Amino acid sequence: MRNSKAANAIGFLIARAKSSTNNPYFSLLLSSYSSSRANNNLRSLLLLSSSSSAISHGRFLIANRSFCGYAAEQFSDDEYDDIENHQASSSVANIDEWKWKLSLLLRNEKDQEIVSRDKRDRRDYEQISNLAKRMGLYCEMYGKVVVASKVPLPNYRPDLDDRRPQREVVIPLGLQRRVEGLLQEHLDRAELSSGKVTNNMGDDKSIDQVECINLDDNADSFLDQSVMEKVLQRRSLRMRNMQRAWQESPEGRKMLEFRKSLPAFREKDRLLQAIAQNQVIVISGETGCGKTTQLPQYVLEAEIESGRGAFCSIICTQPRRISAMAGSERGSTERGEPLGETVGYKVRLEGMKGKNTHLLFCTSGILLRRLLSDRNLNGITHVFVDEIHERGMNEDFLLIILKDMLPRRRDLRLILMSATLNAELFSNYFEGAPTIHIPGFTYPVRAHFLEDVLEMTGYKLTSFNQIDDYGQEKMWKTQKQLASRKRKNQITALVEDALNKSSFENYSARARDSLSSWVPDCTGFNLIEAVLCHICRKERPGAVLVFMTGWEDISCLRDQVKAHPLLGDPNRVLLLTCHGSMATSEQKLIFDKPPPNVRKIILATNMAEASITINDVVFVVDGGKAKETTYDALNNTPCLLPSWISQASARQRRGRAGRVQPGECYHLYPRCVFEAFAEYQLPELLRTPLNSLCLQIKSLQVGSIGVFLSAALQPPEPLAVSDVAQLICIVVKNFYSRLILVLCMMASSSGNKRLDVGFLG
Ligand SMILES: Nc1ncnc2c1ncn2[C@@H]1O[C@H](COP(=O)(O)OP(=O)(O)OP(=O)(O)O)[C@@H](O)[C@H]1O
Repeated sequence: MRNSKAANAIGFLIARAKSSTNNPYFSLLLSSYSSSRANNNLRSLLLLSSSSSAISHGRFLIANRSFCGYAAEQFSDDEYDDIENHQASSSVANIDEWKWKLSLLLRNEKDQEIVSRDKRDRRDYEQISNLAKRMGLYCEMYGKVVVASKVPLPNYRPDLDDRRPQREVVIPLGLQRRVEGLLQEHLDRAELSSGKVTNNMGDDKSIDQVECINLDDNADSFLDQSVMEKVLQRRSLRMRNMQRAWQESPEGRKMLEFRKSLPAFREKDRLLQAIAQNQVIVISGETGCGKTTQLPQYVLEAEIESGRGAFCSIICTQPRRISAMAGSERGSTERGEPLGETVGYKVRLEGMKGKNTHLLFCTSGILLRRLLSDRNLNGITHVFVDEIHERGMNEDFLLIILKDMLPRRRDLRLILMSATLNAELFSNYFEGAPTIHIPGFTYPVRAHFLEDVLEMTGYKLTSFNQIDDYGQEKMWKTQKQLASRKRKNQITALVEDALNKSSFENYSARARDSLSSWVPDCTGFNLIEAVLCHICRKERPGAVLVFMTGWEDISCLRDQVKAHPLLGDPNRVLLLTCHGSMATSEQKLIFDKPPPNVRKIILATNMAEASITINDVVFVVDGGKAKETTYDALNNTPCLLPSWISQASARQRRGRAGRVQPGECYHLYPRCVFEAFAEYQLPELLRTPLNSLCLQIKSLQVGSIGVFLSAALQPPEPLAVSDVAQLICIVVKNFYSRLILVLCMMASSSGNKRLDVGFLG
């Protein structure tokens, strides 16, 4: 058995190495080889193996990719010779015997060539060569060795050249480790590109592919596992000592005291136990209870404490860049380490992480991209998907791919988290995954709705002071607001309905009068300005976070506020903005402390809605709207329009206060309107026009669009998907065939044959 394996493989045996046991370097005796047999399998790649046993016996093999499973086995010189010899030991005296051998070769699908080492002269060779040619074979003589082959042969075969000088290559240990790492990476990638194994939609794996996985598993053994394990154990011990030292230091103790006061701490043991016992768990907990910053840390600390720190690798995804960065910064502060040590982050085009990073915060998009090239998330032990209620496209795609991966990675733990989620929906999606709720708030936040705000501030709403002034340049926007009052859309009708049902009996006549003039379609710059003035004049110190719909609203309100005598005074107010298109360094300014006696006011979009703690924020002003991708049926295009948010979003906005101290939230819409909001936002998958959605999936290269989407938590209508998917396939095909045609025409007109052949190939 072993010999037959060796026979398959030996053609690729291109190096034998000898190591010195008392020398850290390994001597490699490299001999190059290029076999026509090797050409049989062009996807082959050279693999430098260094299994622990190979190292200890001082031998290395460089083998064919299809042979890598056996590469760790060692072949004696006798075995090598046996294999070579068994193929040819004939005499030309008996040309019939050659005829028979060559016809056998032709019929044998497995073998590609015959190597005859019987010493022959030129005349023998010519006879055999003529015979081979007549039979449609190729023949070549290398020294005294004759080779007959099904494929054309090179002029020189170093493997058959006995006089060939051998070069000694000494590889330093460090370089050898790097090579091992690169090879492992290459093998992982090769596995992914090898076909259906990468198809996450549960397609059957062919025998070939199963073999490929096994081979790669064996390739793992190339790494010197025992040495690696010792290194990691030593690192784990160091991590434990450092963790203990920090926890026992005065600052560490203070931090630990604070962390213990968070609601999540009371559930720590239950959570860790659930994570240990289940592959998937769904966690809900009020805003600020410690999901983002504490739960991944609990797992990390537990692993470090049990001496497995260096073996664990945790990923925590966030829907936005700013929350990934804020989460990691808080995590590293709580561990008393610089950012990028044990805790790091990775967002698009930016990151802070090192080789000792074991807890990585990243955006959902980053994990999605990694999953596309590393379907098994090799090396990752825990994945936390935070703010899962947002149901952005990336998050839903992530869930589809992760769900598909779980059976292949039984050891991986998946934890889904959110303040307000439909736990049952997620639990059912993951075959009844257990759900855990973390009760309790960090600090109370008082909610004031429009009726309370009007009563409190005495502000009077009229039909004129609600028109938002977008300035001369965007006069049309101001006028559009007037026009839109005549047109009632579904939401205004819903809001009016809610308003009609509410009597507001307990409010003053002035407030009731104001409410009757409230225009739900406007953003209400003047109302926001009045609320900000009220806070600055009458309320306790603390920063204010205002939620707006987009950059246009933010910049117009900023201009208006800057012109205000109180709010525009830089000695009293520090006005900041935060928007998705701003540079990360600018976004981060919102976390900075203002000068003493200066109130910080932040105008932000919903990007500041989840997972961040701006620790001086006491007041939140919620305009109740956000820009959302919707479908413009008239123009048949997707568009971003301001829409009412969901109750879940409103709670998240409120939850930006009350994290470090008690807070107040001013919702600039009546309570009855809040109650009429949808509980959760419609998933982006169902809001996005199907053609855009299908194109997105096509660009991910995850196989059939229909199959992929059908695995979603809430899939779109399958019939509609298949129609659009078919259309896209035709369009893409047509596009490519036209592109090929154009390129061929260009190539032939320029006489460049290589381009057209190469491209078509
Ligand atoms: N940068 C920070 N400075 C001070 N305290 C912080 C900071 N970040 C977090 N905290 C504290 O940690 C608590 C937990 O924060 P964390 O972000 O983990 O909450 P969460 O449960 O994920 O909430 P949400 O779902 O609203 O993001 C906060 O309530 C706050 O008290």
